[in-house]
Amino acid sequence: MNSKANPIFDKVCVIFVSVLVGLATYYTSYTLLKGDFQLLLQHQASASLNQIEVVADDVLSTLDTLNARKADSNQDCDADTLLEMRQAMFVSANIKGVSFVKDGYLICSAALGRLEQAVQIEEPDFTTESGAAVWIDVPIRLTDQELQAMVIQSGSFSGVIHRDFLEHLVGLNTAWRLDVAEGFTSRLEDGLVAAGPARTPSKAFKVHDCIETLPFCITISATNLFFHQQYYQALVGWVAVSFLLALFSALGVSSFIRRYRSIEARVIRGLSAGAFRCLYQPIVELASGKIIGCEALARFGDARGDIAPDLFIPVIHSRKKTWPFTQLIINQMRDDLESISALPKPFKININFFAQDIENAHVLELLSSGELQREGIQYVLEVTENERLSTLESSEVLVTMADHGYQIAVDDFGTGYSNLSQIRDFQCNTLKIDRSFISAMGGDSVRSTLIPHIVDIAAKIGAEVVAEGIENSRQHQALVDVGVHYGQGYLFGKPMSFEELVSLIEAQNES
Ligand SMILES: Nc1nc2c(ncn2[C@@H]2O[C@@H]3COP(=O)(O)O[C@H]4[C@@H](O)[C@H](n5cnc6c(=O)[nH]c(N)nc65)O[C@@H]4COP(=O)(O)O[C@H]3[C@H]2O)c(=O)[nH]1
Repeated sequence: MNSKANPIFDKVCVIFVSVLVGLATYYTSYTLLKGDFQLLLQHQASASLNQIEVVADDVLSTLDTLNARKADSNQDCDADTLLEMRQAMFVSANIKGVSFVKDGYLICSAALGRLEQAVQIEEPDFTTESGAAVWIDVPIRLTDQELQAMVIQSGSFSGVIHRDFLEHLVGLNTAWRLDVAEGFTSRLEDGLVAAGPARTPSKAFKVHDCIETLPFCITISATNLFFHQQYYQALVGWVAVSFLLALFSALGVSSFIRRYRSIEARVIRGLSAGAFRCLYQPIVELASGKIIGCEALARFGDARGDIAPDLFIPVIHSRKKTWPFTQLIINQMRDDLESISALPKPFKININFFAQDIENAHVLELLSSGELQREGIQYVLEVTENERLSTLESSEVLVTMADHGYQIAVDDFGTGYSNLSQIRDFQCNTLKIDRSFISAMGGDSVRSTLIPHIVDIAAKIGAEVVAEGIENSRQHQALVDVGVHYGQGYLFGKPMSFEELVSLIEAQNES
Protein backbone atom coordinates (compact mmCIF):
# COMPACT_ATOMS: atom_id res chain seq x y z
CA MET A 1 0.00 0.00 0.00
CA ASN A 2 1.40 3.32 -1.07
CA SER A 3 0.35 5.51 1.82
CA LYS A 4 0.93 9.23 1.52
CA ALA A 5 0.20 9.92 5.18
CA ASN A 6 1.42 13.30 6.34
CA PRO A 7 1.88 13.06 10.11
CA ILE A 8 3.21 16.62 10.36
CA PHE A 9 0.05 18.03 8.79
CA ASP A 10 -2.08 15.90 11.14
CA LYS A 11 -0.10 17.10 14.15
CA VAL A 12 -0.44 20.71 13.04
CA CYS A 13 -4.23 20.17 12.76
CA VAL A 14 -4.39 18.66 16.25
CA ILE A 15 -2.32 21.49 17.74
CA PHE A 16 -4.26 24.14 15.84
CA VAL A 17 -7.68 22.85 16.92
CA SER A 18 -6.68 22.28 20.54
CA VAL A 19 -5.02 25.70 20.85
CA LEU A 20 -8.10 27.25 19.23
CA VAL A 21 -10.46 25.46 21.63
CA GLY A 22 -8.29 26.39 24.63
CA LEU A 23 -8.04 30.03 23.62
CA ALA A 24 -11.74 30.26 22.68
CA THR A 25 -12.74 28.78 26.03
CA TYR A 26 -10.47 31.10 27.97
CA TYR A 27 -11.47 34.13 25.91
CA THR A 28 -15.18 33.36 26.36
CA SER A 29 -14.85 32.85 30.11
CA TYR A 30 -12.66 35.96 30.42
CA THR A 31 -15.27 38.01 28.54
CA LEU A 32 -18.07 36.60 30.69
CA LEU A 33 -16.18 37.36 33.90
CA LYS A 34 -15.49 40.88 32.70
CA GLY A 35 -19.22 41.28 31.99
CA ASP A 36 -19.91 39.95 35.46
CA PHE A 37 -17.53 42.45 37.00
CA GLN A 38 -19.06 45.29 34.98
CA LEU A 39 -22.49 44.20 36.25
CA LEU A 40 -21.19 44.13 39.80
CA LEU A 41 -19.95 47.69 39.43
CA GLN A 42 -23.31 48.71 38.03
CA HIS A 43 -25.07 47.17 41.01
CA GLN A 44 -22.71 48.93 43.37
CA ALA A 45 -23.34 52.25 41.66
CA SER A 46 -27.11 51.95 41.68
CA ALA A 47 -27.15 50.67 45.29
CA SER A 48 -25.11 53.69 46.37
CA LEU A 49 -27.21 56.12 44.38
CA ASN A 50 -30.35 54.60 45.91
CA GLN A 51 -28.98 55.46 49.35
CA ILE A 52 -28.31 59.03 48.29
CA GLU A 53 -31.77 59.23 46.77
CA VAL A 54 -33.30 58.13 50.08
CA VAL A 55 -31.39 60.95 51.83
CA ALA A 56 -32.45 63.47 49.17
CA ASP A 57 -36.09 62.41 49.46
CA ASP A 58 -35.89 62.72 53.25
CA VAL A 59 -34.39 66.23 53.07
CA LEU A 60 -36.82 67.45 50.43
CA SER A 61 -39.88 66.08 52.25
CA THR A 62 -38.67 67.61 55.55
CA LEU A 63 -38.24 70.97 53.82
CA ASP A 64 -41.70 70.57 52.21
CA THR A 65 -43.25 69.94 55.63
CA LEU A 66 -41.57 73.05 57.05
CA ASN A 67 -42.73 75.08 54.05
CA ALA A 68 -46.30 73.85 54.51
CA ARG A 69 -46.33 74.91 58.18
CA LYS A 70 -44.71 78.23 57.36
CA ALA A 71 -47.54 79.01 54.97
CA ASP A 72 -49.87 79.25 58.04
CA SER A 73 -47.62 81.70 59.86
CA ASN A 74 -46.78 85.30 59.03
CA GLN A 75 -43.73 85.32 61.27
CA ASP A 76 -40.19 84.73 60.00
CA CYS A 77 -37.93 83.03 62.46
CA ASP A 78 -40.26 83.40 65.41
CA ALA A 79 -39.92 80.98 68.32
CA ASP A 80 -42.42 78.52 66.82
CA THR A 81 -40.67 78.46 63.49
CA LEU A 82 -37.27 77.94 65.12
CA LEU A 83 -38.75 75.17 67.26
CA GLU A 84 -40.20 73.47 64.22
CA MET A 85 -36.85 73.80 62.44
CA ARG A 86 -35.07 72.18 65.40
CA GLN A 87 -37.67 69.45 65.70
CA ALA A 88 -37.41 68.70 61.98
CA MET A 89 -33.62 68.53 62.28
CA PHE A 90 -33.91 66.28 65.32
CA VAL A 91 -36.37 63.93 63.67
CA SER A 92 -34.55 63.65 60.33
CA ALA A 93 -31.88 61.02 60.14
CA ASN A 94 -29.95 62.93 57.52
CA ILE A 95 -30.29 66.67 58.03
CA LYS A 96 -27.53 68.25 60.07
CA GLY A 97 -28.83 71.78 59.92
CA VAL A 98 -31.92 73.74 58.90
CA SER A 99 -31.99 77.43 57.94
CA PHE A 100 -34.62 79.96 56.99
CA VAL A 101 -33.98 81.88 53.80
CA LYS A 102 -35.73 84.96 52.52
CA ASP A 103 -35.11 86.92 49.33
CA GLY A 104 -31.66 85.40 48.91
CA TYR A 105 -30.63 86.06 52.53
CA LEU A 106 -30.16 83.50 55.31
CA ILE A 107 -32.06 84.94 58.27
CA CYS A 108 -31.96 82.25 60.91
CA SER A 109 -30.79 78.69 61.45
CA ALA A 110 -31.79 75.90 63.84
CA ALA A 111 -28.33 75.94 65.37
CA LEU A 112 -27.72 79.71 65.69
CA GLY A 113 -31.25 81.10 65.87
CA ARG A 114 -31.88 84.48 64.28
CA LEU A 115 -28.66 85.94 62.86
CA GLU A 116 -27.69 89.43 63.89
CA GLN A 117 -27.08 90.20 60.30
CA ALA A 118 -28.70 88.32 57.47
CA VAL A 119 -26.16 86.55 55.22
CA GLN A 120 -26.49 86.89 51.50
CA ILE A 121 -26.59 83.54 49.74
CA GLU A 122 -24.59 82.86 46.61
CA GLU A 123 -26.08 81.52 43.44
CA PRO A 124 -26.73 77.76 43.83
CA ASP A 125 -24.54 75.31 41.99
CA PHE A 126 -27.64 73.97 40.27
CA THR A 127 -31.36 73.76 40.51
CA THR A 128 -33.27 70.49 40.38
CA GLU A 129 -36.27 69.87 38.15
CA SER A 130 -38.56 70.31 41.15
CA GLY A 131 -37.04 73.78 41.72
CA ALA A 132 -34.84 72.91 44.71
CA ALA A 133 -31.50 74.75 44.76
CA VAL A 134 -28.38 72.79 45.56
CA TRP A 135 -24.98 73.94 46.78
CA ILE A 136 -22.45 71.18 46.60
CA ASP A 137 -19.51 72.29 48.71
CA VAL A 138 -20.53 74.71 51.35
CA PRO A 139 -18.03 75.31 54.14
CA ILE A 140 -19.89 75.30 57.45
CA ARG A 141 -18.24 76.24 60.72
CA LEU A 142 -20.27 75.50 63.80
CA THR A 143 -17.55 74.17 66.02
CA ASP A 144 -13.78 74.53 65.75
CA GLN A 145 -13.93 72.32 62.76
CA GLU A 146 -15.06 73.47 59.38
CA LEU A 147 -17.23 70.95 57.53
CA GLN A 148 -17.86 70.56 53.87
CA ALA A 149 -21.59 70.20 53.44
CA MET A 150 -24.18 69.99 50.78
CA VAL A 151 -27.07 72.38 51.16
CA ILE A 152 -30.48 71.90 49.60
CA GLN A 153 -32.98 74.73 49.59
CA SER A 154 -36.64 74.25 48.82
CA GLY A 155 -39.05 77.13 49.34
CA SER A 156 -38.06 79.13 52.43
CA PHE A 157 -35.94 76.48 54.09
CA SER A 158 -32.61 74.87 53.44
CA GLY A 159 -31.23 71.65 54.83
CA VAL A 160 -27.59 70.69 55.38
CA ILE A 161 -26.13 67.26 54.70
CA HIS A 162 -22.55 66.35 55.54
CA ARG A 163 -20.45 65.50 52.57
CA ASP A 164 -18.69 62.87 54.71
CA PHE A 165 -22.03 61.31 55.38
CA LEU A 166 -22.87 61.08 51.69
CA GLU A 167 -19.50 59.62 50.97
CA HIS A 168 -20.04 57.15 53.72
CA LEU A 169 -23.21 56.01 51.96
CA VAL A 170 -21.29 55.24 48.83
CA GLY A 171 -19.95 51.97 50.08
CA LEU A 172 -17.96 50.92 47.05
CA ASN A 173 -15.11 48.53 47.16
CA THR A 174 -13.46 49.91 44.10
CA ALA A 175 -12.16 53.19 42.80
CA TRP A 176 -15.09 55.53 42.47
CA ARG A 177 -16.05 59.12 42.35
CA LEU A 178 -19.19 61.03 43.21
CA ASP A 179 -19.96 63.56 40.57
CA VAL A 180 -22.64 65.95 39.43
CA ALA A 181 -24.63 64.95 36.43
CA GLU A 182 -23.72 66.30 33.06
CA GLY A 183 -25.98 69.11 32.02
CA PHE A 184 -25.77 70.59 35.51
CA THR A 185 -22.08 71.08 35.29
CA SER A 186 -22.07 73.98 32.90
CA ARG A 187 -21.25 76.42 35.64
CA LEU A 188 -19.12 73.99 37.56
CA GLU A 189 -15.58 72.81 37.29
CA ASP A 190 -15.05 69.19 36.45
CA GLY A 191 -15.08 67.00 39.49
CA LEU A 192 -16.82 69.53 41.64
CA VAL A 193 -18.09 66.88 43.96
CA ALA A 194 -15.14 64.58 43.59
CA ALA A 195 -15.16 62.41 46.64
CA GLY A 196 -13.21 59.37 47.70
CA PRO A 197 -10.39 57.93 45.60
CA ALA A 198 -11.15 59.87 42.48
CA ARG A 199 -8.84 59.04 39.60
CA THR A 200 -7.72 55.64 38.43
CA PRO A 201 -4.73 55.14 36.15
CA SER A 202 -6.64 53.14 33.58
CA LYS A 203 -10.33 53.00 32.84
CA ALA A 204 -10.62 49.41 31.74
CA PHE A 205 -13.95 49.31 33.54
CA LYS A 206 -16.22 52.32 33.84
CA VAL A 207 -19.76 52.68 35.11
CA HIS A 208 -21.63 55.96 35.16
CA ASP A 209 -25.05 56.22 36.78
CA CYS A 210 -27.23 59.10 38.01
CA ILE A 211 -30.28 59.68 40.22
CA GLU A 212 -33.22 61.81 39.27
CA THR A 213 -34.13 63.58 42.55
CA LEU A 214 -30.80 65.34 42.76
CA PRO A 215 -28.38 65.71 39.90
CA PHE A 216 -25.98 63.23 41.38
CA CYS A 217 -24.00 60.76 39.41
CA ILE A 218 -21.51 58.14 40.35
CA THR A 219 -18.64 57.16 38.17
CA ILE A 220 -16.94 53.95 39.11
CA SER A 221 -13.84 52.89 37.35
CA ALA A 222 -11.51 50.00 37.89
CA THR A 223 -8.25 48.89 36.39
CA ASN A 224 -7.62 45.52 34.77
CA LEU A 225 -5.25 44.78 37.61
CA PHE A 226 -8.06 45.30 40.12
CA PHE A 227 -10.32 43.01 38.07
CA HIS A 228 -7.63 40.32 37.97
CA GLN A 229 -7.14 40.59 41.72
CA GLN A 230 -10.89 40.27 42.35
CA TYR A 231 -11.37 37.33 39.97
CA TYR A 232 -8.04 35.65 40.54
CA GLN A 233 -9.48 32.27 41.56
CA ALA A 234 -12.10 32.16 38.82
CA LEU A 235 -9.50 33.09 36.20
CA VAL A 236 -7.09 30.41 37.40
CA GLY A 237 -10.00 27.92 37.35
CA TRP A 238 -10.83 28.83 33.77
CA VAL A 239 -7.21 28.53 32.73
CA ALA A 240 -7.35 24.95 34.05
CA VAL A 241 -10.69 24.26 32.32
CA SER A 242 -9.38 25.73 29.03
CA PHE A 243 -6.28 23.60 29.29
CA LEU A 244 -8.35 20.47 29.92
CA LEU A 245 -10.70 21.25 27.04
CA ALA A 246 -7.69 21.86 24.77
CA LEU A 247 -6.31 18.50 25.88
CA PHE A 248 -9.62 16.71 25.28
CA SER A 249 -10.03 18.31 21.88
CA ALA A 250 -6.47 17.29 20.99
CA LEU A 251 -7.36 13.72 21.93
CA GLY A 252 -10.70 13.98 20.12
CA VAL A 253 -9.20 15.45 16.96
CA SER A 254 -6.36 12.97 16.81
CA SER A 255 -8.77 10.10 17.32
CA PHE A 256 -11.02 11.58 14.60
CA ILE A 257 -8.05 11.93 12.25
CA ARG A 258 -6.97 8.39 13.07
CA ARG A 259 -10.46 7.12 12.30
CA TYR A 260 -10.76 9.33 9.22
CA ARG A 261 -7.43 8.10 7.91
CA SER A 262 -8.12 4.48 8.80
CA ILE A 263 -8.33 1.98 6.00
CA GLU A 264 -11.88 1.19 7.01
CA ALA A 265 -13.04 4.81 6.70
CA ARG A 266 -11.18 5.32 3.43
CA VAL A 267 -12.69 2.17 1.91
CA ILE A 268 -16.23 3.08 2.97
CA ARG A 269 -15.79 6.64 1.65
CA GLY A 270 -14.35 5.23 -1.58
CA LEU A 271 -17.32 2.94 -1.92
CA SER A 272 -19.80 5.80 -1.48
CA ALA A 273 -17.84 7.82 -4.04
CA GLY A 274 -17.72 4.88 -6.48
CA ALA A 275 -13.93 5.16 -6.46
CA PHE A 276 -13.17 1.49 -7.16
CA ARG A 277 -11.96 0.38 -10.55
CA CYS A 278 -11.23 -2.91 -12.28
CA LEU A 279 -8.08 -4.53 -13.58
CA TYR A 280 -8.11 -7.71 -15.60
CA GLN A 281 -5.67 -10.57 -15.32
CA PRO A 282 -5.45 -12.87 -18.36
CA ILE A 283 -6.36 -16.55 -18.02
CA VAL A 284 -4.51 -18.63 -20.59
CA GLU A 285 -4.66 -22.06 -22.10
CA LEU A 286 -1.39 -23.49 -20.75
CA ALA A 287 -0.56 -25.62 -23.77
CA SER A 288 -0.82 -22.79 -26.33
CA GLY A 289 -0.40 -19.72 -24.06
CA LYS A 290 -3.55 -18.28 -25.70
CA ILE A 291 -5.68 -15.92 -23.65
CA ILE A 292 -9.11 -17.47 -23.24
CA GLY A 293 -10.47 -15.19 -20.56
CA CYS A 294 -9.64 -12.97 -17.65
CA GLU A 295 -10.38 -12.40 -14.01
CA ALA A 296 -11.77 -9.01 -12.98
CA LEU A 297 -9.92 -7.76 -9.89
CA ALA A 298 -10.96 -4.70 -7.95
CA ARG A 299 -8.54 -1.88 -7.20
CA PHE A 300 -8.83 1.06 -4.88
CA GLY A 301 -6.73 4.14 -4.34
CA ASP A 302 -7.37 7.59 -2.93
CA ALA A 303 -5.32 10.72 -2.31
CA ARG A 304 -3.45 8.90 0.44
CA GLY A 305 -2.44 5.99 -1.73
CA ASP A 306 -3.56 2.55 -2.85
CA ILE A 307 -5.17 -0.06 -0.62
CA ALA A 308 -4.71 -3.69 -1.61
CA PRO A 309 -7.72 -6.04 -1.98
CA ASP A 310 -6.43 -8.13 0.92
CA LEU A 311 -7.10 -5.06 3.10
CA PHE A 312 -10.27 -3.63 1.57
CA ILE A 313 -12.14 -6.90 0.97
CA PRO A 314 -12.32 -7.73 4.72
CA VAL A 315 -13.61 -4.19 5.41
CA ILE A 316 -16.34 -4.51 2.80
CA HIS A 317 -17.19 -7.87 4.27
CA SER A 318 -17.30 -6.73 7.91
CA ARG A 319 -19.25 -3.55 7.06
CA LYS A 320 -21.79 -5.65 5.16
CA LYS A 321 -21.30 -3.71 1.92
CA THR A 322 -20.62 -6.75 -0.22
CA TRP A 323 -23.47 -6.35 -2.66
CA PRO A 324 -23.11 -2.58 -3.28
CA PHE A 325 -19.41 -3.25 -3.82
CA THR A 326 -20.02 -6.08 -6.29
CA GLN A 327 -22.56 -3.97 -8.15
CA LEU A 328 -20.04 -1.15 -8.39
CA ILE A 329 -17.41 -3.52 -9.78
CA ILE A 330 -19.89 -4.93 -12.30
CA ASN A 331 -20.80 -1.40 -13.39
CA GLN A 332 -17.13 -0.51 -13.84
CA MET A 333 -16.62 -3.69 -15.77
CA ARG A 334 -19.63 -3.03 -17.98
CA ASP A 335 -18.19 0.39 -18.89
CA ASP A 336 -14.84 -1.22 -19.71
CA LEU A 337 -16.47 -3.84 -21.91
CA GLU A 338 -17.81 -1.29 -24.38
CA SER A 339 -15.23 -2.42 -26.95
CA ILE A 340 -15.38 -6.19 -26.77
CA SER A 341 -15.23 -6.74 -30.50
CA ALA A 342 -11.52 -7.58 -30.28
CA LEU A 343 -12.09 -10.37 -27.78
CA PRO A 344 -11.93 -13.99 -28.91
CA LYS A 345 -15.21 -15.84 -28.68
CA PRO A 346 -16.20 -17.33 -26.39
CA PHE A 347 -14.29 -15.19 -23.88
CA LYS A 348 -14.54 -15.98 -20.17
CA ILE A 349 -14.76 -13.23 -17.64
CA ASN A 350 -14.39 -14.35 -14.04
CA ILE A 351 -15.98 -12.13 -11.42
CA ASN A 352 -15.46 -12.60 -7.69
CA PHE A 353 -18.62 -12.87 -5.59
CA PHE A 354 -19.12 -13.01 -1.84
CA ALA A 355 -20.69 -16.20 -0.53
CA GLN A 356 -23.32 -14.26 1.46
CA ASP A 357 -24.58 -12.53 -1.69
CA ILE A 358 -25.14 -15.93 -3.18
CA GLU A 359 -26.82 -17.26 -0.05
CA ASN A 360 -29.15 -14.26 0.22
CA ALA A 361 -29.86 -14.44 -3.52
CA HIS A 362 -28.59 -10.93 -4.37
CA VAL A 363 -26.78 -12.36 -7.37
CA LEU A 364 -30.11 -13.30 -8.90
CA GLU A 365 -30.61 -9.58 -9.56
CA LEU A 366 -28.08 -10.01 -12.37
CA LEU A 367 -30.56 -12.19 -14.21
CA SER A 368 -33.35 -9.63 -14.22
CA SER A 369 -31.15 -6.58 -14.83
CA GLY A 370 -29.54 -8.17 -17.88
CA GLU A 371 -26.39 -6.21 -17.03
CA LEU A 372 -24.10 -9.07 -17.85
CA GLN A 373 -25.58 -10.25 -21.12
CA ARG A 374 -23.10 -9.82 -23.92
CA GLU A 375 -22.76 -11.83 -27.08
CA GLY A 376 -19.68 -14.06 -26.96
CA ILE A 377 -18.95 -13.49 -23.27
CA GLN A 378 -19.09 -16.36 -20.84
CA TYR A 379 -19.39 -15.07 -17.29
CA VAL A 380 -17.91 -17.14 -14.49
CA LEU A 381 -18.98 -16.58 -10.88
CA GLU A 382 -15.92 -17.06 -8.71
CA VAL A 383 -16.67 -17.98 -5.11
CA THR A 384 -14.29 -18.99 -2.39
CA GLU A 385 -15.03 -22.25 -0.61
CA ASN A 386 -17.25 -21.32 2.27
CA GLU A 387 -19.72 -23.04 4.57
CA ARG A 388 -22.35 -20.59 3.38
CA LEU A 389 -22.28 -22.26 -0.02
CA SER A 390 -23.43 -25.51 1.63
CA THR A 391 -26.82 -24.14 2.51
CA LEU A 392 -29.91 -25.09 0.58
CA GLU A 393 -30.50 -21.46 -0.37
CA SER A 394 -27.03 -21.12 -1.88
CA SER A 395 -27.36 -24.36 -3.84
CA GLU A 396 -30.67 -23.24 -5.29
CA VAL A 397 -29.25 -19.84 -6.30
CA LEU A 398 -26.21 -21.39 -7.93
CA VAL A 399 -28.36 -23.89 -9.81
CA THR A 400 -30.57 -21.03 -11.03
CA MET A 401 -27.49 -19.07 -12.16
CA ALA A 402 -26.14 -22.13 -13.96
CA ASP A 403 -29.52 -22.61 -15.67
CA HIS A 404 -29.16 -19.07 -17.02
CA GLY A 405 -25.78 -19.78 -18.55
CA TYR A 406 -23.45 -18.60 -15.82
CA GLN A 407 -20.54 -20.82 -14.93
CA ILE A 408 -19.36 -21.40 -11.35
CA ALA A 409 -15.69 -21.47 -10.31
CA VAL A 410 -14.47 -22.38 -6.84
CA ASP A 411 -11.66 -19.95 -6.01
CA ASP A 412 -8.61 -20.72 -3.86
CA PHE A 413 -9.52 -24.40 -3.99
CA GLY A 414 -7.75 -26.46 -1.37
CA THR A 415 -7.36 -23.70 1.20
CA GLY A 416 -9.51 -23.01 4.25
CA TYR A 417 -12.97 -24.52 4.42
CA SER A 418 -13.22 -27.62 2.30
CA ASN A 419 -16.31 -29.65 1.71
CA LEU A 420 -16.00 -31.73 -1.36
CA SER A 421 -19.70 -32.67 -1.44
CA GLN A 422 -20.50 -28.97 -1.86
CA ILE A 423 -18.81 -28.74 -5.26
CA ARG A 424 -20.99 -31.59 -6.47
CA ASP A 425 -24.16 -29.99 -5.19
CA PHE A 426 -23.93 -26.88 -7.29
CA GLN A 427 -22.43 -28.13 -10.47
CA CYS A 428 -19.02 -26.51 -10.27
CA ASN A 429 -17.49 -25.78 -13.69
CA THR A 430 -14.00 -24.76 -12.62
CA LEU A 431 -11.66 -25.45 -9.71
CA LYS A 432 -9.04 -22.71 -9.26
CA ILE A 433 -5.96 -24.05 -7.53
CA ASP A 434 -4.75 -21.54 -4.98
CA ARG A 435 -1.39 -19.97 -5.74
CA SER A 436 0.08 -21.29 -2.49
CA PHE A 437 0.04 -24.76 -4.15
CA ILE A 438 1.80 -23.42 -7.22
CA SER A 439 4.46 -21.47 -5.36
CA ALA A 440 5.19 -24.62 -3.33
CA MET A 441 5.94 -26.62 -6.49
CA GLY A 442 9.47 -27.92 -6.78
CA GLY A 443 9.98 -27.93 -3.02
CA ASP A 444 9.39 -30.62 -0.39
CA SER A 445 5.99 -29.23 0.52
CA VAL A 446 3.07 -31.66 0.70
CA ARG A 447 0.91 -29.01 -0.92
CA SER A 448 2.37 -29.35 -4.37
CA THR A 449 1.88 -33.13 -4.25
CA LEU A 450 -1.86 -32.50 -3.88
CA ILE A 451 -2.13 -30.86 -7.31
CA PRO A 452 -2.58 -34.17 -9.21
CA HIS A 453 -5.34 -35.08 -6.73
CA ILE A 454 -7.13 -31.82 -7.41
CA VAL A 455 -6.86 -32.55 -11.13
CA ASP A 456 -8.44 -35.98 -10.46
CA ILE A 457 -11.28 -34.50 -8.41
CA ALA A 458 -11.98 -31.97 -11.16
CA ALA A 459 -12.06 -34.72 -13.79
CA LYS A 460 -14.51 -36.71 -11.66
CA ILE A 461 -16.97 -33.83 -11.35
CA GLY A 462 -16.45 -32.70 -14.94
CA ALA A 463 -14.79 -29.42 -14.02
CA GLU A 464 -11.86 -27.59 -15.58
CA VAL A 465 -8.79 -26.68 -13.53
CA VAL A 466 -7.23 -23.21 -13.53
CA ALA A 467 -3.93 -22.82 -11.68
CA GLU A 468 -3.41 -19.42 -10.06
CA GLY A 469 -0.14 -17.57 -9.47
CA ILE A 470 2.06 -19.10 -12.15
CA GLU A 471 5.21 -17.03 -12.08
CA ASN A 472 7.76 -19.03 -14.05
CA SER A 473 8.04 -21.47 -16.95
CA ARG A 474 9.11 -24.29 -14.60
CA GLN A 475 5.77 -24.08 -12.79
CA HIS A 476 4.05 -23.71 -16.17
CA GLN A 477 5.62 -26.87 -17.54
CA ALA A 478 5.04 -28.86 -14.34
CA LEU A 479 1.34 -27.95 -14.39
CA VAL A 480 1.01 -28.97 -18.03
CA ASP A 481 2.69 -32.25 -17.11
CA VAL A 482 0.14 -33.04 -14.38
CA GLY A 483 -2.77 -32.26 -16.70
CA VAL A 484 -3.74 -28.71 -15.71
CA HIS A 485 -5.08 -27.01 -18.83
CA TYR A 486 -5.57 -23.43 -17.77
CA GLY A 487 -3.73 -20.96 -15.65
CA GLN A 488 -3.14 -17.36 -14.70
CA GLY A 489 -0.18 -15.62 -13.15
CA TYR A 490 2.47 -12.99 -13.61
CA LEU A 491 4.16 -15.23 -16.19
CA PHE A 492 1.29 -14.45 -18.56
CA GLY A 493 0.39 -11.02 -17.35
CA LYS A 494 -0.24 -9.07 -14.17
CA PRO A 495 -3.69 -7.52 -13.58
CA MET A 496 -3.95 -4.77 -16.24
CA SER A 497 -6.35 -2.26 -17.70
CA PHE A 498 -8.94 -3.49 -20.18
CA GLU A 499 -7.17 -1.63 -23.05
CA GLU A 500 -3.90 -3.36 -22.16
CA LEU A 501 -5.67 -6.72 -22.11
CA VAL A 502 -7.21 -6.06 -25.53
CA SER A 503 -3.79 -5.01 -26.91
CA LEU A 504 -2.25 -8.20 -25.50
CA ILE A 505 -4.95 -10.33 -27.17
CA GLU A 506 -4.52 -8.45 -30.46
CA ALA A 507 -0.75 -8.98 -30.31
CA GLN A 508 -1.35 -12.71 -29.77
CA ASN A 509 -3.75 -12.85 -32.74
CA GLU A 510 -1.21 -11.11 -35.00
CA SER A 511 1.66 -13.43 -34.09
N1 LIG B 1 2.09 -13.18 -6.13
C1 LIG B 1 1.33 -13.39 -7.17
N2 LIG B 1 0.04 -13.01 -7.15
C2 LIG B 1 -0.72 -13.25 -8.25
C3 LIG B 1 -0.21 -13.89 -9.39
N3 LIG B 1 -1.21 -13.97 -10.27
C4 LIG B 1 -2.30 -13.43 -9.73
N4 LIG B 1 -2.01 -12.98 -8.50
C5 LIG B 1 -2.92 -12.35 -7.51
O1 LIG B 1 -3.71 -13.37 -6.99
C6 LIG B 1 -5.01 -12.88 -6.74
C7 LIG B 1 -5.99 -13.67 -7.50
O2 LIG B 1 -7.25 -13.36 -7.16
P1 LIG B 1 -8.15 -14.17 -6.11
O3 LIG B 1 -7.53 -15.44 -5.78
O4 LIG B 1 -9.52 -14.19 -6.67
O5 LIG B 1 -8.08 -13.29 -4.80
C8 LIG B 1 -8.62 -12.00 -4.80
C9 LIG B 1 -10.08 -12.01 -4.46
O6 LIG B 1 -10.37 -13.02 -3.53
C10 LIG B 1 -10.25 -10.70 -3.81
N5 LIG B 1 -10.80 -9.76 -4.80
C11 LIG B 1 -10.17 -8.97 -5.69
N6 LIG B 1 -11.07 -8.28 -6.41
C12 LIG B 1 -12.30 -8.67 -5.96
C13 LIG B 1 -13.65 -8.32 -6.32
O7 LIG B 1 -13.91 -7.54 -7.23
N7 LIG B 1 -14.66 -8.93 -5.61
C14 LIG B 1 -14.40 -9.82 -4.62
N8 LIG B 1 -15.42 -10.39 -4.01
N9 LIG B 1 -13.17 -10.16 -4.27
C15 LIG B 1 -12.13 -9.62 -4.95
O8 LIG B 1 -9.01 -10.20 -3.40
C16 LIG B 1 -8.04 -11.23 -3.65
C17 LIG B 1 -6.70 -10.62 -3.93
O9 LIG B 1 -6.74 -9.93 -5.11
P2 LIG B 1 -5.43 -9.38 -5.77
O10 LIG B 1 -4.62 -8.67 -4.72
O11 LIG B 1 -5.82 -8.62 -6.97
O12 LIG B 1 -4.64 -10.64 -6.11
C18 LIG B 1 -4.99 -11.41 -7.21
C19 LIG B 1 -3.87 -11.42 -8.22
O13 LIG B 1 -3.27 -10.13 -8.39
C20 LIG B 1 1.17 -14.26 -9.38
O14 LIG B 1 1.72 -14.82 -10.37
N10 LIG B 1 1.89 -14.02 -8.26
